[in-house]
Amino acid sequence: MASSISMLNGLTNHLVTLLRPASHSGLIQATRESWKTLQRQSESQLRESCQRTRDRVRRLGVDDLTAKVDGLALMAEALRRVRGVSMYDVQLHAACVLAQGGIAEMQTGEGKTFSCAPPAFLHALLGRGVHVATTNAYLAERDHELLSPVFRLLGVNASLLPEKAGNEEKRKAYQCDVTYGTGSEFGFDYLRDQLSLRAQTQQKMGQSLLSRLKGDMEPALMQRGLYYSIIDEADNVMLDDAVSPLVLSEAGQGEAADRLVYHAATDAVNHLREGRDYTVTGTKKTHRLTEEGNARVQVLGSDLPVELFRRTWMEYISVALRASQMRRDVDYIVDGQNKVQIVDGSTGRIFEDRTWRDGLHQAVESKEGLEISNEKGTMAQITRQRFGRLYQRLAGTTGTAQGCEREFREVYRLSVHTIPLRTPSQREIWPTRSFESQEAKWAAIAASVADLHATGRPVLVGTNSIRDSKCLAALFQEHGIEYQLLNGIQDADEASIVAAAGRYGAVMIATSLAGRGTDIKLEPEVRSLGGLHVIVAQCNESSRVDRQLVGRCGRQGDPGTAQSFLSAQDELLENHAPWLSEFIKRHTDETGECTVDVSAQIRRIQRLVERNAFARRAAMFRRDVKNSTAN
Ligand SMILES: Nc1ncnc2c1ncn2[C@@H]1O[C@H](COP(=O)(O)OP(=O)(O)OP(=O)(O)O)[C@@H](O)[C@H]1O
Repeated sequence: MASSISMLNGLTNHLVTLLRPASHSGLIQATRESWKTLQRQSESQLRESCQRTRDRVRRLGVDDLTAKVDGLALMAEALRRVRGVSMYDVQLHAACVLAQGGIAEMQTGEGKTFSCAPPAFLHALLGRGVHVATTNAYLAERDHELLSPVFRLLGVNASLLPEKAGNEEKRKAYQCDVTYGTGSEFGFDYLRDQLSLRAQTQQKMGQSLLSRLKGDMEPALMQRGLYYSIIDEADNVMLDDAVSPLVLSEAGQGEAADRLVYHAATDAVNHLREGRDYTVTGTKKTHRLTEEGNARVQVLGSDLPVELFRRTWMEYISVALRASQMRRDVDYIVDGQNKVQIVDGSTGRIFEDRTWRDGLHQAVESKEGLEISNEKGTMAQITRQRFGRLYQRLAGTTGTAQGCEREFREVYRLSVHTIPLRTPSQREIWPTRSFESQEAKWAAIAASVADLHATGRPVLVGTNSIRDSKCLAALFQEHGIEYQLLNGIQDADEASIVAAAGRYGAVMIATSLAGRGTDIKLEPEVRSLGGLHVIVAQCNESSRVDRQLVGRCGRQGDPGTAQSFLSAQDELLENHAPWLSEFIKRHTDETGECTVDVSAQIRRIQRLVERNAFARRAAMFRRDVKNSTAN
């Protein structure tokens, strides 16, 4: 037994010297050789190899080449034994990039989930805790369930970070070698720990000293520090979500004392007319009251008891105007308990427990005729960019990093490495179809789904709002097409709906919920029919959202097709390119379909919008860094 282990070490050392695996290809080759040796080992020999690698990592660090090669190979072998998968070279390549801290861009469906495991294992050997973050709780739970038995074989424990749990339960999760969770939750727990620390330092020195002398423990923090994090769906977690900071609010109980003022402001805004009383400008839809509008709202607010006001009357008017533009079932929903819940624009998920700030949430409640909740106060906040940079080593993977290289480099100090495709893709992209109106577009989508459905091919239709998903669902019902709906407001189990989406004859309508990270498995007979067909029911502001949705088909060399549908009334065009809307309307046939291919223009508009979004995120990050150094 001992000879096999020392043989492993001897061989790896030799290979490391021979191959000088500074390059990824050298490292992949050395990992493969080490892995071959491990395949001959018994379970107890494997455990001994683990112990040797652990010792080496603790002595020489994770960047020692022999430790790295053996660490990655051990996980590859555990995956083979527990999950029956043999890691491909492209996955080992991604694992090498992640191990040294970088962004591995690996096409959708190429197997990023398994690629994250070897670098997580290698860093876990140091005993300082590894965080594997992803975009939502469903994916975190799925990955934890899939990989924790694999880690266990190698003597490493993995946990799932519970979202609605007490500090003790969370602390236990962080005590494990590897912790799976959502990117946001890791950040919120960091803020919670910062609050505990702040409270601790605010205690009078004498009091603290006395407590220590008495042997009282200081309040324990949940996290063990921020050592190494691998972020799956990195562009979503690190870029899209980074448009808003992580904010920890104190709970506001009961009804707001200034509810009458909110109601009055909603009433006042209902009396205003766009153009006469206010104008709406820019893509961010900023409202500006005209002189006439200003005079009108001043009169409407003059009778209110001044002691009720928490802010000026004009500020109440301003949030009421913004609330009037927010869309139910797009920007928010009203749930079964008559609560306003925010919808995450980029994933279609419902943000439970989150509220808009500065009175906007209350203004939306007033607009919907609901009870006005008490405003929550901000206790701590941090931008996701600054939080990410607090990790000693950060790595990420995604299928859609292209176009974001500069942001990853400048904000997170990470370079993007493109991993080649394992086998040529069989995915076919059909020409984009554009229409003069939403109605014409919906009708064409329904007709296309009906045709494909008749052949038995499964179809996934991705919309970008709950409202659109409901609208399509109603249309499918009219056409007698059986469908599954996945839009975040139904109670059905997400995993089982997704699992059924690749079956013969399945039709699924989903918001961006199913557009990222979800693995749709095909039934064998579906392959010969051409695989899954994906319909992108509008062009999103970010082309990455479209690409992720398209990436649900044609995975792992499977056949698959995808097609985008857009209308002159889509938000992207109305907000950013009204000239293109007009162009489409002028070039339609009798069915309302545009006869000119506008996909190149769409791509250009998306690039422009993405550049503007980057500029906004960069400005927010700079402000946060400035404030944090000033404090
Ligand atoms: N080495 C392998 N051998 C066999 N099957 C594999 C291997 N690696 C991954 N797979 C399978 O390929 C499919 C896609 O994997 P996975 O969901 O990890 O891809 P992904 O790159 O994360 O996709 P996305 O970009 O959509 O998140 C899964 O069904 C997975 O089980």
